Amino acid sequence: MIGIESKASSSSTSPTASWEAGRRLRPNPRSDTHEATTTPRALSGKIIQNAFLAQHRPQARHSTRYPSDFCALDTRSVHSFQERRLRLAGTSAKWLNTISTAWISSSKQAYISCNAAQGSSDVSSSAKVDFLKLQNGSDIRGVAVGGVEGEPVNLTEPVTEAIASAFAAWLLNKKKADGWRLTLGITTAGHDVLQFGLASTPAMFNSTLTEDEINHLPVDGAIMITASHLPYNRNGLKFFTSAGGLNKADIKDILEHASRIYEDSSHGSTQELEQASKGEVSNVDYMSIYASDLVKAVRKSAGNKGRGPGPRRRGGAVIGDAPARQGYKLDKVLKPLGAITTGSQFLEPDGMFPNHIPNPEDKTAMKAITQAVADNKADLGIIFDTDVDRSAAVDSSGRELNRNRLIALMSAIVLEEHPGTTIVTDSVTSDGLTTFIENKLGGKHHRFKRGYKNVIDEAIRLNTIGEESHLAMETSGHGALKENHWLDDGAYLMVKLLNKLAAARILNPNVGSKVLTDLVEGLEEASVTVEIRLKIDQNHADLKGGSFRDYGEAVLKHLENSISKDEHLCKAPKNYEGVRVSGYGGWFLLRLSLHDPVLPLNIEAPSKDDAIKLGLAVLTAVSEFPALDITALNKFLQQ
Ligand SMILES: O=P(O)(O)OC[C@H]1O[C@H](O)[C@H](O)[C@@H](O)[C@@H]1O
Repeated sequence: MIGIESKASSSSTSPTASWEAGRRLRPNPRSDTHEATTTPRALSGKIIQNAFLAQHRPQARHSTRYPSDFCALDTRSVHSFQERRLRLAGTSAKWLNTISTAWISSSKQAYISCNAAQGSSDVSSSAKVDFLKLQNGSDIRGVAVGGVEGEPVNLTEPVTEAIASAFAAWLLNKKKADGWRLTLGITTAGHDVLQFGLASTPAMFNSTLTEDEINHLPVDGAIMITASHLPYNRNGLKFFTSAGGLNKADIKDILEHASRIYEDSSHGSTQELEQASKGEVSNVDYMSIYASDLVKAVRKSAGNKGRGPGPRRRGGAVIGDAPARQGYKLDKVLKPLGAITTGSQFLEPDGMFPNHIPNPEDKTAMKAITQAVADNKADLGIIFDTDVDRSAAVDSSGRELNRNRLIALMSAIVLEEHPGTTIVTDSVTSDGLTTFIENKLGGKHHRFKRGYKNVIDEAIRLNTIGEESHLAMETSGHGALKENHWLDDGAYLMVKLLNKLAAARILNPNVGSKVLTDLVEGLEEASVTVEIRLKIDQNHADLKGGSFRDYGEAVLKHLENSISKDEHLCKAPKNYEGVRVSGYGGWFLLRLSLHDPVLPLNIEAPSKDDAIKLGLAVLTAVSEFPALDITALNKFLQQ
C-alpha cells in the first residue's frame, strides 16, 4: 500500500490541489471517470490524507464585520465560517469586479484568474492604511480577522479592492511593455475574471500556462488568496504571470499604486468602482483540469503500460474519506492512480486549525500524519500546508521525510536525473546535508538564504551564469524544480516521490516506501536540532528611533566580533545571511527573519551539552542588547 497524507486544512488548499503538480497543462476533455476505469493505475496502494477536520467549532468566532467579510476571499474561511458565507462571498464578487473594471477600461486586454468565492456585501472604509506594511517579501499578508490583541485588521475589503485594481493596472502595463500576445478575450469579448474557488497556489500559477481555449486559458495573471499556514486571523495574496511569481519590487509597485487608488476612492473618485458591476466573472472548475493533468503525469512516469506498476500489496482500490466538495475531490487524482486512501484525516477545511498548525515543519502536524500512517498500516503519508506549496512525507515505518531529510531525498532523485547538478537550499540546512549531497550523491550544495523566492531566484541565476541547477529547496518544505518552471510547488515534490515509487514497482510490485528511505541512507543528522526565535522590541529606547533591521544587524555584527575571539568556534567560510558558526561538533546560525522583528537562532549539535555551549556563545554576545528578548534562549539553556 502506498499511504499518503495531505494536510490541506486552513486556507486555500485542497488535497486535490496538492496532487496537481501537473505542469504544462493542455486542453482537457475532462474524461477523468473514463480514465479511471480504462487507463493504468500508476500507484497501487494506500494514500492517507490529512487535512484539518472541523471536529468541533471554537466557541469564539470573531464577528467583526470587515474581517469576516474579507475572510471569504480566503478559501480556508469559506468553509470555516459557514454561517457568514453569503456576506463573506460578496466581498469577493466586488473585489473581482474591481479587477474586471480595469480590464474593461483597457479594452479587455487580459484575463485574470483568482480563487475567490462569490456573494453579496456592502462594506466600505476610508481609514488610513499603510499599504507598504502589507508587503511580506514577494507576497502580501495582513490581518483579515479581528479579535486578536495587538493585531488590528488591515486587510479590509476596500484595501483589497485597491490592490486588485493595482495588480490589474500593473499587468496591463507589463503586457504593453513586454509586447505580450493579446488574449482570446479581445476578440471574443469573453469573461474578464475566471474564478476557480478552492485552489492551490501552484494551480493558480499553472492557470497562466494551461492551454485550454474553451475555458479561456491561459490567463494573463492569477491571484491566489491565502495566508498559508499563518494563524486564522491572517490572509494574503500571491500574484502570478506565466513568468512565475511576482518579485518584491513588483509587489512594492502594486502596493504603492494601490495606496493611490485607495486614497482616490476615499476622496470620492469612485468611478472605477461604479463601473465595476459591468465586469464579468465566470467560474471555471480549474482544479479538475489540473487534477486530470497530474494523473497523466504520474502515469506517464510509471510507464503508461496497460496496467499499473504492480498489484497492491493488500486490498483493492479504496477511495479515501475525503468529502466530495470542491477542491477536495481526493478520488479525482488518487483513485485513478489506484491508491487506497482510507484513513486519510482532517479533510474538512477549517481555518481555525482545530487539529494542528498546517505546516509540515510543525512537530504536532508531523506526529499526526505519522500516527495515521501507523494506524492504517499505510506505505506512505503525505502532508501539505494549506495552499500546497509546502509538503513532507512519512514512510511506512513512521520515519519523517521533512526538512533536511526531504531535501536529501529530493536531491537524490534529481541528481540521478542530472548528475553533478547544484542543489540550492536555504541557510538553515545542516552540515550533514552538504556532506550527503557532495560526497554521497556527487552533487554540489549551494547553501543560500532563507526564503523560497530567494532560493528559486538564486537557482535561476546560477543557470544563467552557466552553473547547472535543477532543484531549489527550503527546509520549510518549499521546493521548486527546473523541469516544473521553477514553480514553488510542494505537491510536485510529492509527485516526484510517487513517481519514484511507481517506477520501482514496475520492477518489483512488492516494494514499499523503503525505496525512498533507502535514498537518504547515509545522511548524517544531529541529535539536537533547535530553532529559537529572539524578538526585537521595536519600541525599546535602545533602538534610538532606528529600525529593527538596523538593530538586528548591530547584534549580528557584535556576535561576529565576539566569535572571532573564541578559539572553539569558527565562522563559516561561505555564508549569505546572518552569522553561521561551527564548533563543538555542531553549528549555529543567527540571522534576521525575512519579515518579522525577530532574530531566529538555529542550533544543531551532537549532544545537548554541545548545543548548550553553542547557545552560550550566542547568549554572551546578544545579552548586551536590551531590546532583544532572550527569554527563549535562556529557557533552552536552563533545560
Ligand atoms: O525568516 P523567517 O521568519 O524564519 O521566515 C522564513 C519564511 O518566511 C516565509 O514564510 C517564506 O514564505 C518562507 O519561504 C520562509 O522560509
